[in-house]
Amino acid sequence: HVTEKEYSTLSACDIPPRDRWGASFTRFPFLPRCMTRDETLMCMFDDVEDMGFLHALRIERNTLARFIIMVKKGYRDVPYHNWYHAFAVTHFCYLLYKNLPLNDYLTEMEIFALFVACMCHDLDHRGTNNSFQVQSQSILAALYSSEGSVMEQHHFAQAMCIINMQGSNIFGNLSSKEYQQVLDLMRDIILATDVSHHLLIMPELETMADEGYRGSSDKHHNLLVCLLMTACDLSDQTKSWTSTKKIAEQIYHEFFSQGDLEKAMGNKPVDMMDREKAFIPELQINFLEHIALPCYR
Ligand SMILES: Cc1nc2ccc(C(=O)NCC(C)C)cc2n2c(-c3cc(OC(C)(C)C)ccc3Cl)nnc12
Ligand SMILES: [Mg+2]
Ligand SMILES: [Zn+2]
Repeated sequence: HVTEKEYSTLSACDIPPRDRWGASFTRFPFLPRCMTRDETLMCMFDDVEDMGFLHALRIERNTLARFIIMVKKGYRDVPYHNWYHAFAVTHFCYLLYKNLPLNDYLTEMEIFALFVACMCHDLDHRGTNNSFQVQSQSILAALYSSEGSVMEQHHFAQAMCIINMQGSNIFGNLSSKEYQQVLDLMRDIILATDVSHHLLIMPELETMADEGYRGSSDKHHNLLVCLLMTACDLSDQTKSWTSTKKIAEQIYHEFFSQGDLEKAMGNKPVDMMDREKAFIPELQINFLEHIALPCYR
């Protein structure tokens, strides 16, 4: 639940968003991770307001406030996949909206679903990946391993829990058709954050990039929102070197902790998760070369 104190800090301020954070706030070099935890809540609120979603989707301010606070509570204190990751990813989505003509390519509903999916896409992450769920026979694997994308199905389920909570359903004033549409979009987008899904669609993304985007194609709309989701998920790699390096350290802190757990369970971790074997510079060059750069290119 949301305490009155939490909620009042969020909806009290009445400075117009543009003036609160300064001009750099809407530019790609902006570092969302330099904000305090309280500021992230207000910033997230301002992003939604500035994109005009409060009016367009008839969202009541206090419903949005409670939704943002519940989403923040839904993240665990793990080295990388914590609230600050969700915040940084979501702010980059706002930057895409402010700096690119997204409306020329996507519907209002797709852009909003992408933004909310960014907020929720790693909810309740435990700092371990899908293969660890199956290996360790976790509860989540028991629930979801038959369909694959174990963690991503859980992130989506957690988002639905928050949406179905009294007072935080930001989709509450949508028509039943729009409601179903936005939930379907969120599910597709959150499931698309599984690395193996991204690897699967990379050839199709390249073909779409070569042939040119067709706004009349539902497939192209789907591919584009998945690509933009990945661009947001990896956006720490687009910032200053100091910030980028610090985030890579957080990621390997998580990876190596998983590797330690796997060794303790008598299983051999992959090199990237084995602190005895991983050579981070080489791993990072490979990741940037084969995943991050193609995405932004
Ligand atoms: C700086 C940085 N290095 C990384 C190095 C390796 C890997 C990794 O998973 N390698 C194994 C694969 C290729 C079989 C991920 C890395 N990574 C991510 C990330 C991205 C994710 O999914 C999308 C966005 C769809 C790619 C999911 C989880 C994570 Cl942690 N975010 N930043 C990073
Ligand atoms: Mg994820
Ligand atoms: Zn993520």
